[in-house]
Amino acid sequence: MKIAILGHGVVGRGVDRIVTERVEGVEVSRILELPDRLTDPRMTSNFQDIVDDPEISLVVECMGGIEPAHTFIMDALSAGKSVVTSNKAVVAEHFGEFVSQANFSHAGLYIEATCGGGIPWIASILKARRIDDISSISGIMNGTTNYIVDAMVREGADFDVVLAEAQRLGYAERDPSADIDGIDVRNKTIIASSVAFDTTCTGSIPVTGIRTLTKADLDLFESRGLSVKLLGRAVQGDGRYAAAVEPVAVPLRSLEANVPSNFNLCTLVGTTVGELKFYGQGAGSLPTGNAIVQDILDFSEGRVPHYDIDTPKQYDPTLLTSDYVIRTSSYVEDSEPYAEDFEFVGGDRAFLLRGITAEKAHEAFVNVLDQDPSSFMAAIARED
Ligand SMILES: NC(=O)C1=CN([C@@H]2O[C@H](COP(=O)(O)OP(=O)(O)OC[C@H]3O[C@@H](n4cnc5c(N)ncnc54)[C@H](OP(=O)(O)O)[C@@H]3O)[C@@H](O)[C@H]2O)C=CC1
Ligand SMILES: N[C@@H](CC=O)C(=O)O
Repeated sequence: MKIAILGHGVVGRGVDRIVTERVEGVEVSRILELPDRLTDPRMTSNFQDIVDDPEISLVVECMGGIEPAHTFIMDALSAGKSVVTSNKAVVAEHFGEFVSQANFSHAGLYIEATCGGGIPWIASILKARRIDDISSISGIMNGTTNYIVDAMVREGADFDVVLAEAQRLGYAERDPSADIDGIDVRNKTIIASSVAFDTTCTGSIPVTGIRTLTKADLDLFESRGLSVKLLGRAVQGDGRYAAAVEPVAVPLRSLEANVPSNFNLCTLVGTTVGELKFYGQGAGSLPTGNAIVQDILDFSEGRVPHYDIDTPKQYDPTLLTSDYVIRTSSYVEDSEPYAEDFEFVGGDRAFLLRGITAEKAHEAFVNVLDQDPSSFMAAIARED
């Protein structure tokens, strides 16, 4: 079987290596790269060479970005070629369009590598859905930010230094603000919850990242038995759903608090299975390459994933409420003190907002950031 890879970067090279070294019967016959990067005889900078090649039945997109990835995926599907992609940004924005075109063309759309790196997270959601309704999905779904927080907690490392290391290791997005501002987790949360809830989830959800997290914030939460993790969360019930991405203060003894390095931990709750957790490397060349090669093998064995994402469901932010802590030098309306005994450098104080939606918390935090751009906010996880 001949396949093409679009983009020979961190992920594309991982796929090429795994296929070449470990998979018989699959050949990477063409690679799309930019004109100044044609370093291998299989490479072309003309996508038409790939889409017009009748021997290529599967296109693996790992260029990233929205365009031209969106156009290339649509063109490949329209030409009856199946597509595997690791590009969560383009899938989060165009999931419904890709699914319709894939169904129309009798082609397969494979998206395992868009969420959770090497973890079979989408496959597990699809499997759980065969029996159960899924009431929630949540988790640590970004390797870069987990790597940063883990190094800050364990070594007191400086945010910018660890971010640079995550970039060097190939974990971070091309623009790492997508990681630290929560956009990457938003994309993964939209994709995973759309698959879990049988609907096309909206992209307009509250998103707060960890850009302003400091060691003092981590120390404050640790003194109260908590650690901070960037979580994507989505819940549904009675034809409605809500989702949010935000730093969450989780109990130190929880599994989430103990996830190290670039690892992810994804959780679903199903009607009969209850809580299920999936753990593994969430970023990196070979773990992500592995997820893509699993998709390639599914395609070669005739397994085509089926996504039901057409059920109309209403977005209802009241389904997702928490207590929130905001650390700032500014004033937070309708709040109470959280940590009068804790001394922050620069006279910051920590305020508690009780039982509000993620949407309201995000609104309050945006106002606070206007006054003090170094402010930080985290939800406090409910103890089960
Ligand atoms: N890195 C990771 O751990 C993971 C990444 N992903 C996703 O996988 C995708 C790829 O990520 P990653 O490999 O890290 O990114 P890289 O930037 O390392 O690789 C992208 C490659 O695609 C090439 N490229 C970009 N645009 C074009 C184009 N128009 N035509 C031809 N080639 C192009 C780039 O060339 P050039 O460098 O010259 O611009 C580069 O070689 C992204 O969507 C990312 O979100 C998903 C899971 C994990
Ligand atoms: N930048 C992403 C890459 C994988 O999706 C991450 O750090 O998780």
